Amino acid sequence: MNSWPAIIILTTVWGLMLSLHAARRRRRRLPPGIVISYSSRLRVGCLNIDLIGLQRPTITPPKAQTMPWEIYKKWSDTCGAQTLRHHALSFSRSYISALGSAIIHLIAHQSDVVVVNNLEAAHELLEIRSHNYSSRPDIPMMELMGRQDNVVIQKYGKRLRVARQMIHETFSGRKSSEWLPVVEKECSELLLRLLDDPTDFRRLIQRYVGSFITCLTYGQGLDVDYLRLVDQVSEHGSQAAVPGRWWVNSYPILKYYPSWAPGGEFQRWARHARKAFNEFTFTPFNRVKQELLFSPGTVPFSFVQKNLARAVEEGEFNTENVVAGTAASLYSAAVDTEKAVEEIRQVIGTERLPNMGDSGELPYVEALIKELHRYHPIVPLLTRSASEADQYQGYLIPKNAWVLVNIWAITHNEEEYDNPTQFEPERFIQGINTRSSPNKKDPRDFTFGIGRRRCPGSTIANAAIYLAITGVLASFSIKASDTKGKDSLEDIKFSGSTISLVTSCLSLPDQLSA
Ligand code: HEM
Repeated sequence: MNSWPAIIILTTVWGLMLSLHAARRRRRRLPPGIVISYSSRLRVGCLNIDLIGLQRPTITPPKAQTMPWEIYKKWSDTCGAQTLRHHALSFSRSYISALGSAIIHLIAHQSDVVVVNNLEAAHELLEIRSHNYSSRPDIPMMELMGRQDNVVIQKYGKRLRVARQMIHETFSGRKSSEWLPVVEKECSELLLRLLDDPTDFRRLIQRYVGSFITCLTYGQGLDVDYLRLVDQVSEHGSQAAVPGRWWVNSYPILKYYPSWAPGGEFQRWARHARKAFNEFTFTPFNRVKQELLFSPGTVPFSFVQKNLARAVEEGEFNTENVVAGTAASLYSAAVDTEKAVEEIRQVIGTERLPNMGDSGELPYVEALIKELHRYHPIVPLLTRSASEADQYQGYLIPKNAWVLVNIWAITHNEEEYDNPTQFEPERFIQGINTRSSPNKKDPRDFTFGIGRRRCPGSTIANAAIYLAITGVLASFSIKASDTKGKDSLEDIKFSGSTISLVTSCLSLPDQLSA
């Protein structure tokens, strides 16, 4: 049988498909990037990345673990298109369309991911075009756990605006006479507890943050049962956010998968987490509600007291669950981030604090705090989603793309901060070294976020950090452990999660001494 007609038809169809595909690519003009598929390991230049979880890359060499934000910066500016193209070619669905760029594009787990690597692009998208970049991506597991109303992960809309307004009105700098005494009191407690047992400083600092945030939210500190619940709920939150861990996050249809069917364990786990989360949200909330009903004049200041009383006064009873949900968001939003700052502070403090203590100059404290935020932003990647398809510098940002703003790349931009990998508070003090300038951008302008979703707790966070640092400096000297040798910033390890904490450091001080 003559097979030529079949071959000609096949070749024509194949050719047509290829040119259609190429035309689609050209039309889309996505930013430079690569397509990432499941279960693959990809080599890009020196990077050897485990792609099952974008957040868990490894690198060989150097020996240290490289974080995703570092890799994205490298993709954007160090590894040129040549390197990317070379490796991308061996990868069937990969492509690259232009030289290094402020924004790069990846496809991971079937989703478009656009990473924004410089301040100019971040400013343009998150501030000037904030109407399109103020939402967050869907995380179906959070919904299964009943956390869809958490302020941090909520889509942009009326409910979120009401919640942010409540936080802002309660905790703005203007209202500091209401909330500052609570933080000051908790800080004095911290110093007293540290005097009692300086060796336990890490747990005590965590307790400081947990305690002042619970007092500010519900008017009462942590009790043992609630502390246990808080630990449980935090752990569930971290588990839910592990990238690539839950199929339901990549295939939302699985939300409807029955819990009794094979593979339905995730539904049972989510149900258990939901129960703990409801208890965490409503136990303290209902207590304040009861107090307001039975003895309204005596209830101490708190976020719930203030906003619930106002809702009742104004007859807006349907805002009650916004108050409850927003209150529950404050703990997780505040504690993890603050804990990280404190941990970093302790680590860095083994090198720097004795100098500071000697000088006792407040501009140095200010510079130290700026440098802590710059050296390792606690939220290295802001997570947003594009509500509609958009164009940036001729590139398409697809609708619903995850938009990750690489804050770490911004705080490590060599043009703004010389030697960005060095910890140098002096860079923010004029005259201390030749490269310093008081005009260097304050990293807190972006480490607390950019645009409409910027952290509403930044005023409190800054006050709490400042009080704790100056309080500890004034009362203690911090020394590195003799046995562990010289301090080295290279020893510090950070976690690769959304909120990046210090995970280990060989040269952590053994203790504080009064
Ligand atoms: C050093 C401490 C802190 C840092 C570095 C920090 C940083 C951040 C960042 C980067 C975001 C995301 C912003 C964005 O997407 O643009 C955020 C959101 C948020 N933070 Fe903070 N935060 C800190 C402490 C606090 C505290 C103490 C509170 C509560 C009193 C708080 C409450 C929140 C809330 C509710 C959100 C969600 C806002 C939204 O999505 O609209 N944070 N924070």
